[in-house]
Amino acid sequence: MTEPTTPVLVAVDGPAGSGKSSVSKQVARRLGFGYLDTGAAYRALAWHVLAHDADTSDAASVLDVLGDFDFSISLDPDQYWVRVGDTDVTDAIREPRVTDAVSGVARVPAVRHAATTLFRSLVAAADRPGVVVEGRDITTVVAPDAPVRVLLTAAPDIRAARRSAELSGHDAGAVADALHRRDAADSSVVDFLTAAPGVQVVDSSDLDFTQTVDAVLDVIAAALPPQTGSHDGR
Ligand SMILES: Nc1ncnc2c1ncn2[C@@H]1O[C@H](COP(=O)(O)OP(=O)(O)OP(=O)(O)O)[C@@H](O)[C@H]1O
Ligand SMILES: Nc1ccn([C@@H]2O[C@H](COP(=O)(O)O)[C@@H](O)[C@H]2O)c(=O)n1
Repeated sequence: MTEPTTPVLVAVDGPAGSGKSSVSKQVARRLGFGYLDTGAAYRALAWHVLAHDADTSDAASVLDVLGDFDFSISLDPDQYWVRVGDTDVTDAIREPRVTDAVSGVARVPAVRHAATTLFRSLVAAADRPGVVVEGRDITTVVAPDAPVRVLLTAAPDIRAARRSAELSGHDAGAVADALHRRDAADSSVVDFLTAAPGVQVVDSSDLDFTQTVDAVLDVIAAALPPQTGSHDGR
């Protein structure tokens, strides 16, 4: 009988719109790994605080509702969902009102501590050979000892243009302002704009989506033994 092994953790950080979610999800598919969207947990908590009509910028109000925050998330990159209690919030947590509020809840130290513990336990319980975990502090706080750590970047104007292309009907300038405002708020709490020692930078400014996925897979292939995962070679 073989002992169950701890899943390999691939840590991916980066600023808003750098491609963390889309690229990490595709990398996970290609390797047969799980995919953990840590931003979804902070977004779901912001949604939960708003559902209580509480103030997301007030730490005491956030902590008041943290006690009954019943969060669950799928690690299957092909069946992605996020729930709070019985409510599916997969789409709701992407609404601008949640995006605008999320940095407020993410700056509360007790929230970050609880989130870090949750992320580590989700990875440990995953039924896959590895998990691609993406966020802002994965390479530095959640999994500083991960065998693969990547900072995924792209020039600010390119990230804003990609986000704007997703949000048809929204003013491009306002979308860019919101994205840069969120980066400024978030980077005052954790540094995801510069690579920590040992973290590999993948700059996708001049890469298309497929090239970016391949660049991350190359970093993983260089760091992990070849039998890890089921890289389909596409
Ligand atoms: N290399 C690339 N070339 C072109 N478009 C890309 C590339 N990488 C990602 N994209 C697109 O950019 C957009 C933003 O990507 P994504 O949502 O994955 O970013 P993110 O870093 O997870 O953002 P956020 O932190 O705001 O959730 C998506 O439409 C995605 O398809
Ligand atoms: N490790 C993380 C991940 C996310 N955050 C906060 O959540 C927000 C939403 O993240 P997305 O990746 O879904 O855009 C983000 O703006 C941060 O406030 C975090 O603090 N740490």
